Amino acid sequence: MSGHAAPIPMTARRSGPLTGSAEVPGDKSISHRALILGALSVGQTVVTGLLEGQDVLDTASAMRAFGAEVVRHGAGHWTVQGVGVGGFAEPLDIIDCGNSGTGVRLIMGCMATSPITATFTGDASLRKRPMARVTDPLSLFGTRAYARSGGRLPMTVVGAADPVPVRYRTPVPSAQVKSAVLLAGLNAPGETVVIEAEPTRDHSERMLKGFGADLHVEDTAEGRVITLVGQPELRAQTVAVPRDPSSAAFPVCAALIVENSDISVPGVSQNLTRNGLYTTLVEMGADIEFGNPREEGGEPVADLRVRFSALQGIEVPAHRAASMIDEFPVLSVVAAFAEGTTIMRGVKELRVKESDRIDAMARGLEACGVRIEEDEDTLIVHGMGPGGVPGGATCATHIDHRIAMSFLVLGLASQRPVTVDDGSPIATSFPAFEGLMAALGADISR
Ligand SMILES: O=C(O)C1=C[C@@H](OP(=O)(O)O)[C@@H](O)[C@H](O)C1
Ligand SMILES: C=C(OP(=O)(O)O)C(=O)O
Repeated sequence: MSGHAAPIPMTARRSGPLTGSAEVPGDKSISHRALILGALSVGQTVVTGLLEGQDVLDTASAMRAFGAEVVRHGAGHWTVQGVGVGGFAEPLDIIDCGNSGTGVRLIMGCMATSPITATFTGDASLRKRPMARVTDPLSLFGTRAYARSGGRLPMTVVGAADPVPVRYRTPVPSAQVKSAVLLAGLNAPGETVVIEAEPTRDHSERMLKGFGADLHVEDTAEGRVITLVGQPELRAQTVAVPRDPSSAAFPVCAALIVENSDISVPGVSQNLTRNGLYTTLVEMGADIEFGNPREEGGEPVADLRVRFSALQGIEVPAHRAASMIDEFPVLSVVAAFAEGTTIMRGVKELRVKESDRIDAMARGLEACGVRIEEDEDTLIVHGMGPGGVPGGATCATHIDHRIAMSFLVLGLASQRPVTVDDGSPIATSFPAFEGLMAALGADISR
């Protein structure tokens, strides 16, 4: 939803150790895709563990607007009666994707090769984000887009009546761009090919295969080559959504920096295209056990046990950035409590998320007494050691859930409390955040 409710300031304070079990919600990326692929399938898809954050609820509303029957039966339990590839109806009203880049970009992709027109908008954050990265490749299929200047929302997309398949090399490492092209390719005859220099999250590929698409992936000298044969009949599936490693990052990082903490976080996805934060934390000296590795919902998962740890700053290589792109804000908080310097390279995509996350983290960390350095593509945090961060500031969150949660995690371990000016965006990805953190013993108040 694009209307932004009244801001909700929130304050985090030091408390005793964090203990207990943190059952984080379903994966946001997989939840969007379960609804979208369900809508593009023939038959009834059943989803369990769906993330009921606002981003995903907005995608559910959009799928209804395109003609799918999307029904909630209970917590996380949803069904989608699909219309099949090429079966989308023209929406009668504007599609409002709220705060969600994933929602709007994937939905543009899946309507782009149908002979229908749709107008998209979003909240003040989404209306600032670049959409040409998606509409440029979609134009190769024959799709037309009429945007506000700078390729911003609101935007009207006119689907190609007679689409041609596309071969496209993504110019930025982005699973959203890759996925938009693959979803558009579903309704184009022949082979659509996407080449990505650096692999990004692969949920679309895994799930498209699971729904019966003819798709194969090859790692070559020019990068990862994904080939999809258009106009399949996708078949409805049962999707058990695994828990979100990006949401798990908040209790995990809090436990690492709040003295004497010891928590467990069960069933967290360990997909290699998503687990860069966990690799990085272990390299920093984090005490994390990865127990009971298994497969759930087509994804590798493990039960995590996380204890307060003495951490060392490290250099995070640029090639790892895509596998932890949403976790850099909270990593920069953890880095402030490490000994020594943490250098995060290859992070310029953070500048076009819900906010400019390099700038938002840099300004807030400075306000909390942490020394940082930044350039266009790099963030450097000078660690102050366990207990060494002064805090005592109010940090601006810029309608960005991850910035809000990151500074609240910081306030749980800093010398003085930390306030965020607006915690309401947390509901886009992690509505249970406050309750879950309180159950671990965290002191976060409104
Ligand atoms: O495809 C997805 O589900 C996502 C891809 C990433 O964005 P980019 O593709 O823009 O990097 C990520 O930041 C976002 O939270 C979810
Ligand atoms: C970048 C994010 O999401 P989106 O691009 O879907 O808005 C995020 O959840 O951190």
